[in-house]
Amino acid sequence: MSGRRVRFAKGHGTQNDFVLLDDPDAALDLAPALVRTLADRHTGLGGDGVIRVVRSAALADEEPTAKEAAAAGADWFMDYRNADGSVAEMCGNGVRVLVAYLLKEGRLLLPEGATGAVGTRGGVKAVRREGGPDGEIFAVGMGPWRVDGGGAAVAAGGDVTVRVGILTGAELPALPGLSVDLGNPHVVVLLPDLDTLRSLDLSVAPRVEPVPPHGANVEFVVPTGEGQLAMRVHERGVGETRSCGTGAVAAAAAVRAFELGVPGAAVPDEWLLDVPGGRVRVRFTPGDGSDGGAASELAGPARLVAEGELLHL
Ligand SMILES: N[C@@H](CCC[C@H](N)C(=O)O)C(=O)O
Repeated sequence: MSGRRVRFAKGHGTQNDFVLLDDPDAALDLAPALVRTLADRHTGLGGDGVIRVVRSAALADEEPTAKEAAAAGADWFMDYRNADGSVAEMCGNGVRVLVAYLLKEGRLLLPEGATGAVGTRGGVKAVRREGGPDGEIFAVGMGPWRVDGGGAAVAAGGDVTVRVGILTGAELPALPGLSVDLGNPHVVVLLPDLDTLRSLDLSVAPRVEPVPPHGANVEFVVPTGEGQLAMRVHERGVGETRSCGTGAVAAAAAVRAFELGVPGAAVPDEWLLDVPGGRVRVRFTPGDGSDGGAASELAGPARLVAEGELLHL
Protein backbone atom coordinates (compact mmCIF):
# COMPACT_ATOMS: atom_id res chain seq x y z
CA MET A 1 0.00 0.00 0.00
CA SER A 2 3.04 2.30 -0.30
CA GLY A 3 2.09 5.73 -1.64
CA ARG A 4 -1.61 5.08 -1.09
CA ARG A 5 -3.68 7.19 1.22
CA VAL A 6 -5.92 5.16 3.47
CA ARG A 7 -8.45 6.76 5.76
CA PHE A 8 -9.15 5.20 9.12
CA ALA A 9 -11.51 5.69 12.03
CA LYS A 10 -11.37 4.42 15.57
CA GLY A 11 -14.48 3.39 17.47
CA HIS A 12 -15.82 1.11 20.14
CA GLY A 13 -18.95 -0.65 21.30
CA THR A 14 -18.99 -1.03 25.10
CA GLN A 15 -15.20 -0.61 24.95
CA ASN A 16 -14.65 -3.45 22.48
CA ASP A 17 -12.50 -1.26 20.21
CA PHE A 18 -11.77 -1.35 16.52
CA VAL A 19 -9.73 0.29 13.82
CA LEU A 20 -11.90 0.86 10.76
CA LEU A 21 -10.14 1.03 7.40
CA ASP A 22 -11.97 2.80 4.62
CA ASP A 23 -11.47 0.58 1.59
CA PRO A 24 -14.65 0.81 -0.52
CA ASP A 25 -13.09 -0.74 -3.61
CA ALA A 26 -11.23 -3.58 -1.85
CA ALA A 27 -7.89 -2.17 -2.97
CA LEU A 28 -5.99 -2.96 0.24
CA ASP A 29 -3.93 -6.08 0.76
CA LEU A 30 -5.02 -6.70 4.33
CA ALA A 31 -2.24 -9.12 5.24
CA PRO A 32 -2.21 -10.48 8.83
CA ALA A 33 1.02 -8.57 9.58
CA LEU A 34 -0.63 -5.25 8.66
CA VAL A 35 -3.64 -6.07 10.85
CA ARG A 36 -1.34 -6.91 13.78
CA THR A 37 0.57 -3.63 13.34
CA LEU A 38 -2.63 -1.55 13.22
CA ALA A 39 -4.18 -3.33 16.22
CA ASP A 40 -1.01 -3.06 18.30
CA ARG A 41 -1.43 -0.51 21.12
CA HIS A 42 2.22 0.61 20.90
CA THR A 43 3.15 0.54 17.23
CA GLY A 44 -0.25 1.10 15.67
CA LEU A 45 -3.62 2.63 16.45
CA GLY A 46 -4.62 -0.08 18.89
CA GLY A 47 -7.76 -2.18 18.88
CA ASP A 48 -9.26 -5.56 19.63
CA GLY A 49 -9.90 -5.91 15.93
CA VAL A 50 -9.66 -4.29 12.51
CA ILE A 51 -12.72 -3.74 10.33
CA ARG A 52 -12.24 -3.17 6.65
CA VAL A 53 -15.20 -1.11 5.40
CA VAL A 54 -15.70 -2.39 1.89
CA ARG A 55 -18.47 -2.52 -0.69
CA SER A 56 -19.95 -6.01 -0.80
CA ALA A 57 -19.80 -5.99 -4.61
CA ALA A 58 -16.09 -5.10 -4.59
CA LEU A 59 -15.26 -8.16 -2.47
CA ALA A 60 -17.71 -10.52 -4.18
CA ASP A 61 -15.14 -12.31 -6.36
CA GLU A 62 -12.96 -13.34 -3.43
CA GLU A 63 -15.52 -13.71 -0.61
CA PRO A 64 -18.71 -15.75 -1.23
CA THR A 65 -20.50 -14.18 1.76
CA ALA A 66 -19.84 -10.73 0.28
CA LYS A 67 -21.39 -11.93 -2.98
CA GLU A 68 -24.46 -13.10 -1.03
CA ALA A 69 -24.60 -9.76 0.76
CA ALA A 70 -24.47 -7.85 -2.52
CA ALA A 71 -27.25 -10.04 -3.95
CA ALA A 72 -29.35 -9.42 -0.83
CA GLY A 73 -28.99 -5.66 -1.22
CA ALA A 74 -26.55 -5.15 1.66
CA ASP A 75 -24.19 -2.71 -0.05
CA TRP A 76 -21.53 -2.64 2.68
CA PHE A 77 -19.54 -5.49 4.15
CA MET A 78 -17.73 -5.90 7.47
CA ASP A 79 -14.40 -7.58 6.68
CA TYR A 80 -13.48 -8.36 10.29
CA ARG A 81 -10.03 -9.37 11.57
CA ASN A 82 -8.95 -10.13 15.12
CA ALA A 83 -5.97 -8.28 16.60
CA ASP A 84 -3.71 -11.27 15.87
CA GLY A 85 -4.53 -11.00 12.16
CA SER A 86 -6.93 -13.95 12.03
CA VAL A 87 -10.23 -13.70 10.19
CA ALA A 88 -13.47 -14.00 12.21
CA GLU A 89 -16.95 -14.72 10.93
CA MET A 90 -18.81 -12.20 13.03
CA CYS A 91 -18.46 -9.42 15.56
CA GLY A 92 -21.62 -8.14 17.22
CA ASN A 93 -20.06 -4.99 18.64
CA GLY A 94 -18.20 -4.42 15.38
CA VAL A 95 -21.40 -4.37 13.31
CA ARG A 96 -22.75 -1.51 15.42
CA VAL A 97 -19.52 0.48 15.08
CA LEU A 98 -19.50 -0.17 11.33
CA VAL A 99 -23.07 1.15 11.13
CA ALA A 100 -22.11 4.29 13.08
CA TYR A 101 -19.29 4.83 10.54
CA LEU A 102 -21.53 4.25 7.51
CA LEU A 103 -24.04 6.75 8.90
CA LYS A 104 -21.33 9.33 9.48
CA GLU A 105 -20.13 8.88 5.91
CA GLY A 106 -23.69 9.15 4.56
CA ARG A 107 -23.41 5.67 3.03
CA LEU A 108 -26.34 4.24 4.94
CA LEU A 109 -29.58 6.04 5.62
CA LEU A 110 -31.13 4.79 8.82
CA PRO A 111 -33.78 7.00 10.37
CA GLU A 112 -34.56 6.08 13.98
CA GLY A 113 -36.61 2.87 14.06
CA ALA A 114 -35.85 2.01 10.40
CA THR A 115 -34.01 -1.17 9.44
CA GLY A 116 -30.98 -1.51 7.18
CA ALA A 117 -28.62 -4.37 6.36
CA VAL A 118 -24.87 -5.00 6.33
CA GLY A 119 -22.94 -8.02 5.12
CA THR A 120 -20.68 -10.15 7.31
CA ARG A 121 -19.04 -13.55 6.87
CA GLY A 122 -21.71 -14.77 9.29
CA GLY A 123 -24.49 -13.66 6.94
CA VAL A 124 -26.42 -10.48 6.25
CA LYS A 125 -27.37 -8.69 9.50
CA ALA A 126 -30.38 -6.44 9.91
CA VAL A 127 -29.61 -3.27 11.86
CA ARG A 128 -31.98 -0.82 13.52
CA ARG A 129 -31.25 2.55 15.04
CA GLU A 130 -32.82 2.79 18.47
CA GLY A 131 -31.68 6.28 19.41
CA GLY A 132 -30.47 6.48 23.00
CA PRO A 133 -29.14 9.54 24.87
CA ASP A 134 -26.73 10.49 22.05
CA GLY A 135 -28.45 8.56 19.26
CA GLU A 136 -25.86 5.85 19.51
CA ILE A 137 -27.86 2.72 20.37
CA PHE A 138 -28.17 0.19 17.58
CA ALA A 139 -29.88 -3.21 17.49
CA VAL A 140 -28.45 -5.98 15.32
CA GLY A 141 -30.36 -9.08 14.26
CA MET A 142 -27.95 -11.87 15.14
CA GLY A 143 -30.01 -14.69 13.64
CA PRO A 144 -30.28 -18.20 15.01
CA TRP A 145 -27.73 -19.80 17.31
CA ARG A 146 -26.83 -23.43 17.85
CA VAL A 147 -25.94 -25.33 21.00
CA ASP A 148 -23.38 -27.66 19.44
CA GLY A 149 -24.13 -30.65 21.65
CA GLY A 150 -27.91 -30.10 21.54
CA GLY A 151 -30.26 -30.93 24.40
CA ALA A 152 -27.98 -33.66 25.74
CA ALA A 153 -25.20 -31.14 26.32
CA VAL A 154 -27.59 -28.74 28.04
CA ALA A 155 -28.93 -31.52 30.29
CA ALA A 156 -25.35 -32.54 31.17
CA GLY A 157 -24.45 -28.93 32.04
CA GLY A 158 -21.98 -28.71 29.17
CA ASP A 159 -20.12 -30.60 26.45
CA VAL A 160 -16.54 -29.45 27.12
CA THR A 161 -14.25 -28.90 30.07
CA VAL A 162 -12.65 -25.52 30.77
CA ARG A 163 -9.59 -24.86 32.90
CA VAL A 164 -8.91 -21.26 33.89
CA GLY A 165 -6.39 -19.60 36.17
CA ILE A 166 -7.10 -17.16 38.99
CA LEU A 167 -5.16 -14.11 40.14
CA THR A 168 -3.43 -15.98 42.99
CA GLY A 169 -1.69 -18.09 40.35
CA ALA A 170 -3.78 -21.17 41.14
CA GLU A 171 -6.36 -22.72 38.83
CA LEU A 172 -10.07 -23.33 39.44
CA PRO A 173 -11.19 -26.96 39.39
CA ALA A 174 -12.16 -28.01 35.84
CA LEU A 175 -15.50 -26.45 34.89
CA PRO A 176 -18.17 -27.57 32.41
CA GLY A 177 -18.61 -25.35 29.35
CA LEU A 178 -21.40 -25.27 26.77
CA SER A 179 -20.41 -24.81 23.11
CA VAL A 180 -22.64 -22.30 21.33
CA ASP A 181 -22.31 -21.28 17.70
CA LEU A 182 -23.26 -17.74 16.69
CA GLY A 183 -21.60 -17.94 13.30
CA ASN A 184 -18.39 -17.82 15.34
CA PRO A 185 -17.57 -20.33 18.08
CA HIS A 186 -18.20 -19.77 21.79
CA VAL A 187 -17.92 -21.75 25.01
CA VAL A 188 -20.00 -20.50 27.92
CA VAL A 189 -19.05 -21.26 31.52
CA LEU A 190 -21.47 -20.61 34.38
CA LEU A 191 -19.79 -19.45 37.59
CA PRO A 192 -21.34 -19.46 41.08
CA ASP A 193 -20.75 -15.83 42.10
CA LEU A 194 -19.24 -12.46 41.26
CA ASP A 195 -16.19 -12.97 43.49
CA THR A 196 -15.23 -15.99 41.40
CA LEU A 197 -15.80 -13.98 38.21
CA ARG A 198 -13.57 -11.16 39.51
CA SER A 199 -10.87 -13.61 40.59
CA LEU A 200 -10.23 -14.95 37.07
CA ASP A 201 -6.89 -14.31 35.43
CA LEU A 202 -7.82 -13.95 31.77
CA SER A 203 -4.38 -12.70 30.76
CA VAL A 204 -3.80 -16.37 29.97
CA ALA A 205 -6.17 -18.19 27.61
CA PRO A 206 -8.55 -20.66 29.29
CA ARG A 207 -7.92 -24.24 28.14
CA VAL A 208 -10.90 -25.96 26.53
CA GLU A 209 -10.98 -29.76 26.13
CA PRO A 210 -11.64 -31.30 23.69
CA VAL A 211 -9.87 -28.47 21.86
CA PRO A 212 -12.46 -26.77 19.57
CA PRO A 213 -11.46 -27.33 15.92
CA HIS A 214 -11.54 -23.61 15.11
CA GLY A 215 -10.75 -22.24 18.57
CA ALA A 216 -13.37 -20.52 20.71
CA ASN A 217 -14.28 -17.33 22.48
CA VAL A 218 -14.83 -18.26 26.13
CA GLU A 219 -17.45 -16.42 28.20
CA PHE A 220 -17.67 -16.65 31.98
CA VAL A 221 -21.08 -15.66 33.35
CA VAL A 222 -22.85 -15.15 36.65
CA PRO A 223 -26.64 -14.66 36.89
CA THR A 224 -27.22 -11.43 38.84
CA GLY A 225 -31.04 -11.19 38.66
CA GLU A 226 -33.92 -12.30 36.51
CA GLY A 227 -32.75 -11.92 32.92
CA GLN A 228 -29.47 -10.35 34.05
CA LEU A 229 -25.93 -11.63 33.72
CA ALA A 230 -22.44 -10.39 34.50
CA MET A 231 -19.88 -11.57 31.96
CA ARG A 232 -16.17 -11.57 31.24
CA VAL A 233 -14.72 -12.92 28.03
CA HIS A 234 -11.49 -14.23 26.58
CA GLU A 235 -11.73 -13.72 22.83
CA ARG A 236 -10.21 -15.98 20.23
CA GLY A 237 -7.45 -14.10 18.43
CA VAL A 238 -7.36 -11.25 20.94
CA GLY A 239 -7.25 -12.07 24.67
CA GLU A 240 -9.49 -10.62 27.37
CA THR A 241 -11.67 -7.84 25.95
CA ARG A 242 -14.04 -5.48 27.74
CA SER A 243 -17.05 -6.71 25.78
CA CYS A 244 -18.06 -9.21 23.11
CA GLY A 245 -21.41 -8.93 21.35
CA THR A 246 -21.61 -12.43 19.90
CA GLY A 247 -20.35 -13.63 23.30
CA ALA A 248 -23.19 -11.82 25.07
CA VAL A 249 -25.75 -13.53 22.83
CA ALA A 250 -24.05 -16.92 23.30
CA ALA A 251 -23.96 -16.41 27.08
CA ALA A 252 -27.64 -15.44 27.30
CA ALA A 253 -28.60 -18.31 24.95
CA ALA A 254 -26.69 -20.82 27.12
CA VAL A 255 -28.14 -19.64 30.44
CA ARG A 256 -31.60 -19.48 28.89
CA ALA A 257 -31.19 -23.07 27.59
CA PHE A 258 -30.20 -24.22 31.11
CA GLU A 259 -33.20 -22.42 32.61
CA LEU A 260 -35.59 -23.83 29.99
CA GLY A 261 -34.54 -27.25 31.28
CA VAL A 262 -35.79 -26.41 34.79
CA PRO A 263 -39.46 -27.44 35.10
CA GLY A 264 -41.73 -24.50 35.90
CA ALA A 265 -39.01 -21.87 35.56
CA ALA A 266 -40.14 -18.52 34.10
CA VAL A 267 -37.50 -17.88 31.47
CA PRO A 268 -37.21 -14.35 30.07
CA ASP A 269 -36.69 -13.61 26.39
CA GLU A 270 -34.87 -10.36 27.17
CA TRP A 271 -31.50 -10.28 28.93
CA LEU A 272 -29.21 -7.51 30.13
CA LEU A 273 -25.53 -8.30 30.21
CA ASP A 274 -23.07 -6.30 32.24
CA VAL A 275 -19.56 -6.51 30.86
CA PRO A 276 -16.47 -4.58 31.99
CA GLY A 277 -17.09 -2.01 29.22
CA GLY A 278 -20.79 -1.37 29.83
CA ARG A 279 -24.15 -3.02 29.20
CA VAL A 280 -25.76 -4.69 26.20
CA ARG A 281 -29.24 -6.10 25.70
CA VAL A 282 -30.02 -9.46 24.13
CA ARG A 283 -33.51 -10.48 22.96
CA PHE A 284 -34.75 -13.81 21.73
CA THR A 285 -37.83 -14.39 19.68
CA PRO A 286 -39.86 -17.15 21.37
CA GLY A 287 -38.52 -20.66 20.87
CA ASP A 288 -35.50 -22.57 22.11
CA GLY A 289 -33.31 -21.97 19.08
CA SER A 290 -32.65 -25.66 18.60
CA ASP A 291 -34.49 -25.80 15.27
CA GLY A 292 -32.61 -22.77 13.99
CA GLY A 293 -35.92 -20.95 13.75
CA ALA A 294 -35.66 -18.69 16.75
CA ALA A 295 -33.67 -15.53 16.35
CA SER A 296 -31.61 -13.30 18.58
CA GLU A 297 -30.97 -9.58 18.67
CA LEU A 298 -28.14 -7.62 20.26
CA ALA A 299 -28.47 -3.95 21.18
CA GLY A 300 -25.94 -1.54 22.58
CA PRO A 301 -24.01 1.65 21.95
CA ALA A 302 -21.48 2.40 19.23
CA ARG A 303 -19.11 5.37 19.32
CA LEU A 304 -16.61 6.76 16.87
CA VAL A 305 -13.77 8.57 18.62
CA ALA A 306 -11.26 9.53 15.93
CA GLU A 307 -10.49 9.56 12.25
CA GLY A 308 -7.39 10.19 10.21
CA GLU A 309 -5.03 8.86 7.59
CA LEU A 310 -2.52 6.03 7.85
CA LEU A 311 1.17 6.90 7.47
CA HIS A 312 4.26 4.76 6.91
CA LEU A 313 2.48 1.45 6.67
N1 LIG B 1 -15.77 -8.93 19.81
C1 LIG B 1 -16.59 -9.55 18.84
C2 LIG B 1 -16.16 -10.91 18.39
C3 LIG B 1 -14.91 -10.82 17.51
C4 LIG B 1 -14.49 -12.12 16.89
C5 LIG B 1 -14.01 -13.15 17.87
N2 LIG B 1 -12.81 -12.76 18.56
C6 LIG B 1 -13.78 -14.46 17.12
O1 LIG B 1 -12.64 -14.78 16.77
O2 LIG B 1 -14.77 -15.17 16.89
C7 LIG B 1 -18.07 -9.40 19.14
O3 LIG B 1 -18.44 -8.32 19.64
O4 LIG B 1 -18.85 -10.27 18.80
